[in-house]
Amino acid sequence: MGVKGKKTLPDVDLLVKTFFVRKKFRPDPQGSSVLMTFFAQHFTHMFFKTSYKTNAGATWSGHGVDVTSIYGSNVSDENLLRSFKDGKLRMQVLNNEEFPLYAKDARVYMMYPPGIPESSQFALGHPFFGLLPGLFLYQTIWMREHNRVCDILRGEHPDWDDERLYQTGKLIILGETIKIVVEDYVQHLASYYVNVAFKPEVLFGYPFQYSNKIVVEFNHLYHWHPLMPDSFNISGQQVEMKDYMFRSDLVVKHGTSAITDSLSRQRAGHMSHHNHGAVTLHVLRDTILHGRELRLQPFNNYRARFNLQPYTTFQELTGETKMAAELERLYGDIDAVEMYVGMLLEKRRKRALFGSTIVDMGAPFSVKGLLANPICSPIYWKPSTFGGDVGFDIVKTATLEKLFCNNIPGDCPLVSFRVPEFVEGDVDEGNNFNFRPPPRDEL
Ligand code: HEM
Repeated sequence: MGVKGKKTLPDVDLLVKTFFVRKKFRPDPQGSSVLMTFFAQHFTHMFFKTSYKTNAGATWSGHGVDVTSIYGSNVSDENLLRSFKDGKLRMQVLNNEEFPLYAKDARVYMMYPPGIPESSQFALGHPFFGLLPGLFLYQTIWMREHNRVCDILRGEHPDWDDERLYQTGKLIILGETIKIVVEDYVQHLASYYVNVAFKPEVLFGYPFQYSNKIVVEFNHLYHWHPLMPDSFNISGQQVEMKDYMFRSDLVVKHGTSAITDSLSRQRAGHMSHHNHGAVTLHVLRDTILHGRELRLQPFNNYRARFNLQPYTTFQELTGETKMAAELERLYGDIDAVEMYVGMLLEKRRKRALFGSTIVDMGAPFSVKGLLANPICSPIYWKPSTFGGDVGFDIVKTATLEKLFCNNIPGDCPLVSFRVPEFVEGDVDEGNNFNFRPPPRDEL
């Protein structure tokens, strides 16, 4: 910065207004569902934890996949969520289903704005997770899974005490998380024709550091707020964002089955320009400003650092001419475009949710973070870590669908990171992002 382009960076509000405000919802051309969106948010908030009050570069993260988003980020919070019986977490029955406790009954630190009724305030693993019912859904399902696993472990080891059951159950949940992230979530994001497999053994015998760091660039590139729609489908009824926020009680009222099914059938937004809904515009603005405060390198420098060809023209970056001309007017030089701005304006890579920079910068951070977890190391990747073959098998066979189906009463709903009606190319990206009519033989 300061070497190429204009002497001052573009006004942030002008950038937001020109390139990012959503005028019309632009659906994800890869058919991602909102169940996937909430998975992304729930999973990544266990390690993206900026201490905004300290500064935009400070973090309270443990720098890896540590399931703190489920159990709480310190022993004191964990203890408040534990029952101290049979290794299980404390749950309550509401509307014939098990849910986390109300915040008033397990006083972990939660961030609820004033005026939220007690019946919508729950005690969750992350202070922010009361924000959206989709996050509450994941928290509920994972807590039920922990307790289900503890029952299995107790059957295998009747002599084990609460502490041993709890800690082993937690390790199994950690293993299941990584398995599901690799084989369901990364598989979905990558859209590879081949199946991605979670096999820690492939690294055994090679020098590899089983430790991880979450860098701030990874955090910024994961600001995927355009994935969020403006309203949410609940069994066919649309609930506006403003009536959905801080409404965990909607999951209790409609039930985990109906909410899971509805989120699986609703299309997420395209992670791109002109697609930030009203409630996340301020986050976008902050992200750009934080990038400046931290003096992040320009977009093209990151491309070079990650062995990608830097763009030579604005048109090459955006794949069109209108925004390219605007960008050129504001930045003056392609090498001056900021990292996050460039990522959102970059043309989409074929069969991908994003442009190539998010994919090629994000993938190595993700793979390292997942495989460098201590449970993947030769010392821990064995049955005894997970309470024997039965526990190890739960980890090795975990899937997103099983996670939900094993923990939702009655028939299993649709559990999918992709909406069922998706067909390749069903969004007309060249024409205002309208859905294309189905091919004639399907009419
Ligand atoms: C309507 C939905 C959402 C709202 C209202 C929301 C709101 C926020 C807010 C208020 C912050 C703190 C930013 C700041 O203070 O500057 C934040 C941070 C963040 N959000 Fe979202 N968010 C939403 C959805 C998502 C989704 C779907 C993702 C995808 C993964 C995501 C990823 C992130 C990340 C990575 C951070 C940084 C967290 C940290 O470092 O502490 N958000 N979001």
